[in-house]
Amino acid sequence: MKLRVAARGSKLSLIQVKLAMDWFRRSIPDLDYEVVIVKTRGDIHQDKPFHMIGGKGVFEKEVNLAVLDGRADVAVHSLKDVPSMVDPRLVLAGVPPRDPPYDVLVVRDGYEPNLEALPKGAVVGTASARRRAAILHVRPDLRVEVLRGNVDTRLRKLVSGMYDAIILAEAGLKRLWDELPEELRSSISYARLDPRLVPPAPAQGIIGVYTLAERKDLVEALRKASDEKALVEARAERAFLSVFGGGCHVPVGVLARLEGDTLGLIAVLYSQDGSKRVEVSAEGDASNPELVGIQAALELRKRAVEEGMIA
Ligand SMILES: NCc1[nH]cc(CCC(=O)O)c1CC(=O)O
Repeated sequence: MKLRVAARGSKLSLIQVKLAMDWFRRSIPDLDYEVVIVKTRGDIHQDKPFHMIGGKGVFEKEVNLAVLDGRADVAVHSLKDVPSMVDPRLVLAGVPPRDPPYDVLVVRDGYEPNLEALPKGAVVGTASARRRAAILHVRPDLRVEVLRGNVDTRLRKLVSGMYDAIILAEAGLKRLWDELPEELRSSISYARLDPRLVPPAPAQGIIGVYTLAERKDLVEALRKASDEKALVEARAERAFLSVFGGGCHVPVGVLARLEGDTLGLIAVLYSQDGSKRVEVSAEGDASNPELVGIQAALELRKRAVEEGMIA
């Protein structure tokens, strides 16, 4: 079986294609592939704010289009960048095992990768409302400044001194690590952030492979070859996202963990400035992950209204 795989041309995206295809090849031995690079408007206008190029999800829509119009058989995404609603002709068919779902604090030489230890007024780069509110919650004195671009671009901006620290997904950093120049690697250090303090974005660390629902054989082959745990966690977190709402300007995060047959989930919402925080948790059966995500979303809405955080 030869698949045409649509993906963005960024280094991280191409590494993710290889990771996903190497995984699926373990149970689909005759799997072969070629990459169809989709140059999205988001990649071309890297320094423009999201809303000027069509909002969050702009990258993913254009990559999915390649599948919809027959240029490719599947699309490979960082699942956390895929909006909760995708074209109904597409399905999430394949999911390799999840990489660490956590965020990390990355610092340049001379700093300790520890939120508490950053000097007063240190400059922290992130473009995410979730990450911004979470760190302001514990360190309201920090100066959070906008940081965009691919992961390697962000690291370069850190090392150049524009920021003292930045926040990234551990999964992206880990996948890219071996490709980074040694001088970049040796001038940074990083440490994991507590997910109850900085809750991950829905499906962070998970790679998602989408295809046309009507291609039953392909859907079934990818489903069978998928990592069950990652798929269950993805379904719970994405159900949470679709009910609670999200997007890059809502300071909310969620993390589901499947242990045995028990699916546990926590979700955290911050006010924009980080001064208020509400947390809910839910637990349920792995056989119905959506239920756990939806329950948590409804509960978090209720709590947020009680706290005067949303109307
Ligand atoms: N928003 C960009 C993005 N999309 C996916 C990842 C990392 C890989 C992943 O979480 O699966 C990143 C980088 C980051 O947020 O630091």
